[in-house]
Amino acid sequence: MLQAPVRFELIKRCSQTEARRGRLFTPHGVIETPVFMPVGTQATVKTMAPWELEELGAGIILSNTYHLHLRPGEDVVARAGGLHGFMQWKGAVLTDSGGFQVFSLASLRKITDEGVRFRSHIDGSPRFFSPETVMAIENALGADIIMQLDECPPYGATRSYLETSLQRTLAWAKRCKAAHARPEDQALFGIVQGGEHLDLRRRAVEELAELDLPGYAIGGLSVGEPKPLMYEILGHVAPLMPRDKPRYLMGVGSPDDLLEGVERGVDMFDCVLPTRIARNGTVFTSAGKVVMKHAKYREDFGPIDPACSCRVCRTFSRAYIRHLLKADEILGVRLTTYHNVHFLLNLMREIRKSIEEDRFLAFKREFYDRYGYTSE
Ligand SMILES: CNc1nc2cc3c(=O)[nH]c(N)nc3c(CCN)c2[nH]1
Ligand SMILES: [Zn+2]
Repeated sequence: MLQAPVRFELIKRCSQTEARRGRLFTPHGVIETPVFMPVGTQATVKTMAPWELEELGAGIILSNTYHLHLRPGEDVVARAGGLHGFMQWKGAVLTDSGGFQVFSLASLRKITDEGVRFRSHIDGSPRFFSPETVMAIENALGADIIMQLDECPPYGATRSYLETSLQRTLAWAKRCKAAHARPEDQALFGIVQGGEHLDLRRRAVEELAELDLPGYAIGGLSVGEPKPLMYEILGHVAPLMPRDKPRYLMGVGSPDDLLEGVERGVDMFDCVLPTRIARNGTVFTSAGKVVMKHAKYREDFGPIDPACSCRVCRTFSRAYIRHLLKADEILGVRLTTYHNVHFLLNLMREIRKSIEEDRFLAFKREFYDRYGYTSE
């Protein structure tokens, strides 16, 4: 059996919840879990240089197969030394497989058991993703963790649609495993689908577990469903997943989602939220979100967050950052992004520490009291 490229080690379990503290050994470093993964869709976490991500302690970032296949093309990235060489990023990388992006970005999509036909959102050129073509792209991009091609059904899909879609995604998982050319240095993760039907989710977990993959994701969530429903599904599905393998909740999330996900046994998260809201001037703070362009910060010479230790909060005032944002100065969104990424990475550090000291629930309550439990 090939030495798995990614190995997961459970360090400590919370005595009151499903929360767990782990360690993910990858070819590009050890990732402490639970972990938040900043999203770098087009081989860059928008506005941030790799050394800034490094100084913030980011261990792993995401990139997207769909986008990089369309531009610049996986052949260019491969010749640059894969994503790590192209981006000059020393940490780990995870690539999503493109299924989700095809449905959120491409046009004229047609999905069959064979794969999904679509037209590029950039130039309208006809494209085709199948488990085999996606594995070839992800093998060329060279990420440490690669996702199977899956279908993320829309929220509210009928049960019969969900059943058909799940069968397809499970068949695609097997085809991805068979087509994966670099299992010795790229870990293929399966994706659990099934909507809000726990019997379908259970079937997905059982069939994927038989493939003995190095890790598993929970897909099909954070697609518009009410948060309580997401949390309920999570509460049932995460504990069903192999205990000794990492559990990755795709596309999540805001501070409260991270806490609720950790409580239910999730180890890995990714979300565009911190970088996306930063670009329109909204920042996370320990007392809740702050809209920096608001007039009330015009002469506020304090930091974004007095409780934040990041370099932005130690250097600049809200008044200055508000001015930059109002004046459309690029430094403005760089500073809000830097702070927001620090905020989530720091939250995960505090969560990991609270699990180590077996006081996760107390930490969560303290965080909500200051943050004000609000939906994101
Ligand atoms: C923002 N909400 C969200 N839900 C997702 C579900 C899937 C999902 O079910 N499958 C895949 N492959 N990706 C997903 C993503 C993209 C994660 N970067 C999701 N994002
Ligand atoms: Zn800060």
